[in-house]
Amino acid sequence: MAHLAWRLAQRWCPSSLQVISFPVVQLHLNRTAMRASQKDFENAMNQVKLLKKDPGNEVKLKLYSLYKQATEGPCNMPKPGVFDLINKAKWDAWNALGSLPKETARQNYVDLVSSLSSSLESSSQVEPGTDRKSTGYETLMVTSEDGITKIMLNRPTKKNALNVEMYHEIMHALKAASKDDSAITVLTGNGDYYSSGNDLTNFTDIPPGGVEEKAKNGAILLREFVGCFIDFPKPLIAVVNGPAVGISVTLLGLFDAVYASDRATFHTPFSHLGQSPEGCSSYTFPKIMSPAKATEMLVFGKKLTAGEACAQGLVTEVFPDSTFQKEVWTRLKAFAKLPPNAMRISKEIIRNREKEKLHAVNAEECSVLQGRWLSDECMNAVVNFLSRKSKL
Ligand SMILES: CCCCCCCCCCC/C=C/C(=O)SCCNC(=O)CCNC(=O)[C@H](O)C(C)(C)COP(=O)(O)OP(=O)(O)OC[C@H]1O[C@@H](n2cnc3c(N)ncnc32)[C@H](O)[C@@H]1OP(=O)(O)O
Repeated sequence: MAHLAWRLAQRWCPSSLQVISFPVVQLHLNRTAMRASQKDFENAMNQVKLLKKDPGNEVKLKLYSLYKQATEGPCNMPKPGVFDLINKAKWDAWNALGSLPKETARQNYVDLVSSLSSSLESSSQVEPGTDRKSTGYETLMVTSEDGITKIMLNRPTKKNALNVEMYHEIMHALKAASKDDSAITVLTGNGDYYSSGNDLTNFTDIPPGGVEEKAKNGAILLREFVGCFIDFPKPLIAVVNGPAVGISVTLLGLFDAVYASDRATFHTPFSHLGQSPEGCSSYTFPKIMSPAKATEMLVFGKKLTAGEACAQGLVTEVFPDSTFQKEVWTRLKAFAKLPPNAMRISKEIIRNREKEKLHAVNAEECSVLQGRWLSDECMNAVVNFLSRKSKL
């Protein structure tokens, strides 16, 4: 399935362009004259359609705004409403160009396309093999060996952000792992991040029922998703290979052990995003680290290093990044040789008396969050990220 951002970008591309074939090299020659002709401009528009790789939202907004400025001049559209996320991001980008002359916008557009044509054709953003589908999953790599089922988040170019498909696939993989013959289950990330949390583009695909329906469905999905972690019957281990954000952090309170690279950080910027805690963290974090420390993380968005998270009890042990994988997997393979039924029963006795409480907490958190998703605070934060005005 094509990624949403790319689909959005295609919507942003001007639709009435003529297709004129024009070699890239000629664009480079024309750039030296520093005055793009109408023909250069049309060829650049055509070149955009031929790009093989998604250039990213920021670039796509830039292309859109320069195109509009070059063809229509300064922004002349009424400002879209705050819930109209896509049009608002486009409006912001165009409006930001102010009174830039049409000719300059045209030149900038041609230059930008020219630079994209050369950089995106020659460099691959994806590490070799990282897009490999191991078991029919689009967003995960799931393997089972040595008594360990490993569920690896596999959107490294998006810092393993959780899109809706990934939420569903993780639930599916957990259900399968709970029934397979492995002794333990591991969640980890591919690439430099463990996970950047909820994919903020999840907020953009508004159904006919509007944002209220979207928020309601989001809350149902989240409740079911977190429920799978609460009910998971075997030892569940997080191998936190790099920075973790949002829901990928809060869920750690439901894991049985958390091993982290010293490169990992733990960040829950819910207030910054106009949101509120989930993953049962409003209950597990105060118990794990004290109410005040939990408040620093969940309310004030304090980012912890791996060492700090270990000192607070959220992380079980920290390893130097250089030996992280080797040390952790040696240890996990030894754990996986222990009698599986004994491990399962011991987990049950540690966790079961809390289960009902955790499900109740989960339901309450999802209901509160459903309301937050409809707030201006949340909408503005999402728009700011999508239009690249802010990052964590
Ligand atoms: C009503 C709707 C309901 C929907 C369904 C909801 C389901 C349950 C929701 C559960 C609630 C969860 C809450 C959270 O998890 S809150 C945390 C959300 N995460 C963030 O705010 C992180 C945002 N990302 C960043 O700030 C930075 O990307 C980051 C610091 C993580 C990395 O910065 P860096 O400069 O190193 O890298 P880039 O920004 O260039 O990132 C590379 C590409 O990856 C894309 N990316 C990264 N993270 C996300 C993300 N969380 N959402 C969407 N996209 C993400 C980034 O855009 C880059 O993409 P491009 O190359 O295309 O530009």
